[in-house]
Amino acid sequence: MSDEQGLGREALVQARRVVIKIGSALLTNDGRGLDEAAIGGWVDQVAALHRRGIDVVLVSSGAVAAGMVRLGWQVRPSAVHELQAAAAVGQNGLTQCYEQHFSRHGLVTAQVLLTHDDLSNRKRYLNALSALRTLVDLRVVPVINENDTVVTDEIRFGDNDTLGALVANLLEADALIILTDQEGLFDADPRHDPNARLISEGDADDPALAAVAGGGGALGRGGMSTKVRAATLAARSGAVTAIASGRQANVITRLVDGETLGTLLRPKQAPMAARKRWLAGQLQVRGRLTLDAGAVNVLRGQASLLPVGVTAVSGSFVRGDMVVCVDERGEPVAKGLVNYGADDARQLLGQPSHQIEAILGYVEAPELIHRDNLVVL
Ligand SMILES: Nc1ncnc2c1ncn2[C@@H]1O[C@H](COP(=O)(O)OP(=O)(O)O)[C@@H](O)[C@H]1O
Ligand SMILES: N[C@@H](CCC(=O)OP(=O)(O)O)C(=O)O
Repeated sequence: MSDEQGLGREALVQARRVVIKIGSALLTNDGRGLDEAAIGGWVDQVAALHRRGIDVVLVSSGAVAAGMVRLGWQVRPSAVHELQAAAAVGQNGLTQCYEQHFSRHGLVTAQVLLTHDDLSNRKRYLNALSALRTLVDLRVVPVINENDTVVTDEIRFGDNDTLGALVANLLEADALIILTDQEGLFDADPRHDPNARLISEGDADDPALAAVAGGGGALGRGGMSTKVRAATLAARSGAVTAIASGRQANVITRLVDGETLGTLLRPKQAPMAARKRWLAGQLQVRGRLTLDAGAVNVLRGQASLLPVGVTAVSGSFVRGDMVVCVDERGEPVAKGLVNYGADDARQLLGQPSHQIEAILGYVEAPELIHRDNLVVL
């Protein structure tokens, strides 16, 4: 497949890493507490994917809605401090519920609460990335939600669709599956228009789709408009997005088996090209590493950059910043997110990785730039 061709449903079949977002409208059965039986059903499907060797990361809403029920509140509050309180109460039940169901399959879960800042601040971005990557490598199922208790208005994601897309970018997932209370994206809001028709497939950044996507119900908030926007964001790193009803039997396993269900929103570019462009376009370059000839060759062979191959460091950068790697003549070779700040990197010049702890007193990672965070130019 060429870089410019869109990816269709086969992208779901081939997916090795999937982010699944489950919305409030669905999880809470229209406000009647957490729908634990339904959660059990999705967990069974996630476990089935896991057994096939697919990495699954869940983004689950429901904390505010579950907390409202526990607190006896009928109406979703608008005051941030009340939303925070409800989320703190509800997140407990949500975590317990997932943990219980996953343990039936012998699977371990991890609760990960993120804020927008965690993904926009470079250092925290890299921290979130390495923690999540480690969890996934350990075959743990991360269950992510927004950290509602500490966020304030201006740093809220505002909806978990966006969070799902940012996590798909972060982990370079192949697919984002958004489960909601409708069969997919319709050409008008089916709650208000009985003649609305399901859109089976489209391009993630087609403005016509954004135009038909409306707002959400009382429990969820983003509606279809944030789902279509999430698909656009996910497409930046090459992920395909499926929007489908979580109430359809075996919806997750059927989607990854390639069945035509829900709405599929394709990225324009094949994943590798999109991911590289996304990473390269992310940030301003904050520093420069000069590599010896051996390190240049290793990088071109898609390996990580170790301190031993670096001969000079310039600029002032912190862990998580983008740096450019140049060869001995100063020609750019690669760009990547660096694991150590400039001062530490200077101390590590030419050193073997097993010396890092003796030199710095700690080890963040054995490599200066991990190959997953590296784009060869
Ligand atoms: N074009 C559309 N197609 C389908 N649903 C739509 C559309 N426009 C708006 N909606 C609304 O979006 C809602 C789903 O979004 P939301 O309530 O935020 O759920 P969730 O909690 O799953 O994110 C649907 O119930 C529907 O009323
Ligand atoms: N973090 C919030 C989720 C916000 C929300 O409702 O999102 P969504 O399900 O996308 O409409 C919660 O757990 O209640």
